[in-house]
Amino acid sequence: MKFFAIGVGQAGGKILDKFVENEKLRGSNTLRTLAVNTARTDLMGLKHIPMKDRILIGQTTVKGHGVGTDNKLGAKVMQEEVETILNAIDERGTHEIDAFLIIAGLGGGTGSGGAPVLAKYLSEMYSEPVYAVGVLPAQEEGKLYSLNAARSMITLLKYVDNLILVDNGAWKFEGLSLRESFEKINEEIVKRLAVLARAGEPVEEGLVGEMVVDSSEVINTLKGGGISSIGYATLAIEEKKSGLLGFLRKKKEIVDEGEKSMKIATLVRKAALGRLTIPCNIRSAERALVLVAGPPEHLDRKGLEKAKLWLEEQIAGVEVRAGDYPTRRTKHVAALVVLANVTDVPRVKELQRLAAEAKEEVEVAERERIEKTIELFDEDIEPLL
Ligand SMILES: Nc1nc2c(ncn2[C@@H]2O[C@H](COP(=O)(O)OP(=O)(O)OP(=O)(O)O)[C@@H](O)[C@H]2O)c(=O)[nH]1
Repeated sequence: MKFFAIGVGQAGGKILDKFVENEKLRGSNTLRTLAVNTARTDLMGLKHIPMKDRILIGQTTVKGHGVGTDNKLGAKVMQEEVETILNAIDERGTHEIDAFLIIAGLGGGTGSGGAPVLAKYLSEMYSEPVYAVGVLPAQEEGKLYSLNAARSMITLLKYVDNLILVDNGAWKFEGLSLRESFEKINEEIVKRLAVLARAGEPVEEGLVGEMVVDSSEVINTLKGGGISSIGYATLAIEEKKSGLLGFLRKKKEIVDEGEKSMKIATLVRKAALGRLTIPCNIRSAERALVLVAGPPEHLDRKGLEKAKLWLEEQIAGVEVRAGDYPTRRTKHVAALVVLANVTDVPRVKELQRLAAEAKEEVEVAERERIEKTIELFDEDIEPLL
């Protein structure tokens, strides 16, 4: 799956930077990238995205200092300079890409306001699907972040083919503050995106995928313009022993074929029922996609088929696609489960409620401020001008 990935704002840029690092380590160079921001320092802080792929917007308005959590300003700046970004995309070429992937934090200003504007233009101009990875603010970040995220989400859903959500609140690591958790959360997001990017990618020389998932199957899973959540689980692989112990283990492995298939099925189940990028009711998913990646001798077709049947029973719809990706560049077997177009997502509902409250409070405060300022100057004095 060849993505043209665009990170907007600080969170978007940092997640994309990690994604680029990860792909480099894998020796893959299929990812095309752009980091877009209104804050110069955020762009300078990136380590892996090439300098030529970093675009500073809004220089005349905010002078490289960011939009200060004002997502209406973020949207305005993007609207004014979207041509620059579209030209940059055009220069890099889109003929080989399978989809656009916009990554942004939805609680701030630049990403929250800019991502929907960019999604609108990309969806109008290109036939490739446009996906967004939207990071939701944690509750502790306050009502302004909730209002921003709610507004951004509702706008994004008008234009994207799918919105993959990640809830910072659900992912805060124990013993760490939210800020301290960012690095780890970003790693978790990238692990999932990296497996998704393997779909349809040619396998390493000498390896054959038993059940290949093509990029068109990812596209068919994600179509429809809904919200998706991703589950992920890994299993560490025991090192191979040589000598007599190795021989005995090899014999045991042959007997344990059934166990292998059970392991894969259990791993997929763990991914679907464990921590999702955004907690949701699995039974409300319209479709699902399972991807298992790992060394070929640890992959198992029967296990995958078993997992697929199980998942069909769990979700609301009947479409479950499943496949594997053999690779020797890992000491783990990883299972990815994409729950597509989920409709029972409590955090999204809660964000709407908090946003409505915040909107009401802002309006009341503004009315009171106007009335009280008028009262403050109610003596009959003429202004100078
Ligand atoms: N997961 C994750 N979330 C982040 C990270 N950095 C910021 N956030 C979240 O993203 C939201 C703020 O968005 P930012 O990306 O920092 O803001 P921005 O889009 O650059 O907009 P401005 O700073 O207002 O110009 C908050 O909800 C943060 O919790 C990160 O590295 N990882």
